[in-house]
Amino acid sequence: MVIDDEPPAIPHRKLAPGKLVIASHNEGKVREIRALLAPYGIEPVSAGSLGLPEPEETGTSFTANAELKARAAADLSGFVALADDSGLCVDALRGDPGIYSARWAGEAKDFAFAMRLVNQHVEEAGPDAGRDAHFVCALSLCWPDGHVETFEGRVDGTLVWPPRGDKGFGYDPMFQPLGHQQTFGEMEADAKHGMSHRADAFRKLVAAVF
Ligand SMILES: O=P(O)(O)OP(=O)(O)OP(=O)(O)OC[C@H]1O[C@@H](n2cnc3c(O)ncnc32)[C@H](O)[C@@H]1O
Ligand SMILES: [Mg+2]
Repeated sequence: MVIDDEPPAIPHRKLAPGKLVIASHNEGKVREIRALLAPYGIEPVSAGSLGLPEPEETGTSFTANAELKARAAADLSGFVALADDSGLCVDALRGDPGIYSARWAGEAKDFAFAMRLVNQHVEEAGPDAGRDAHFVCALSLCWPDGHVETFEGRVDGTLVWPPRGDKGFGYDPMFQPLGHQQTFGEMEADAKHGMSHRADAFRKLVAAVF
């Protein structure tokens, strides 16, 4: 008898065509997620257009926050929901702003201010601390029955100062991905989608559920 030590594979839930709620209130993210979903024949609707509230992000990890946002939107809408929790992690700041990336921009969502704050802290950390950083993105899909699947992506890069470019959103103008001369703020959307943390997570999601 052959004994198979491999645990049985857990069958992944396949995503059927139909409505899907993008559980984000960030216009920039919603735009990028729509573009990533475009080839797959599903109808994305945003949480904002359904009037869904923004849940409080009480998790202590990207995954926990993505799952909490997806769960809230699936519960309230009755559709499959896709949430994104993401952020900029700076080595010199031991991973900050990380899951607090949105909060560093304050109530006014002022990312010019948030970028200055990040740069100021990096300069205070001194030249030896370096300017390495990465973006992380956790994408969670939640079905109305509560089943959740989460996928994490990452892109490594360097922080530049002053910020460059007015494309993208958030911290894009100060983030230059490794091996490239342009910041995410200077790149066309398609170029960012070829290498971003969000695209990396999305590739894993596609492999599992499409
Ligand atoms: O929670 P939702 O409603 O999705 O929207 P949010 O803006 O609050 O999103 P997060 O809680 O995930 O916070 C992540 C922040 O990190 C920043 N961020 C994430 N992905 C980014 C990207 O691709 N480019 C630039 N900044 C990004 C951006 O400023 C976000 O506000
Ligand atoms: Mg948020």
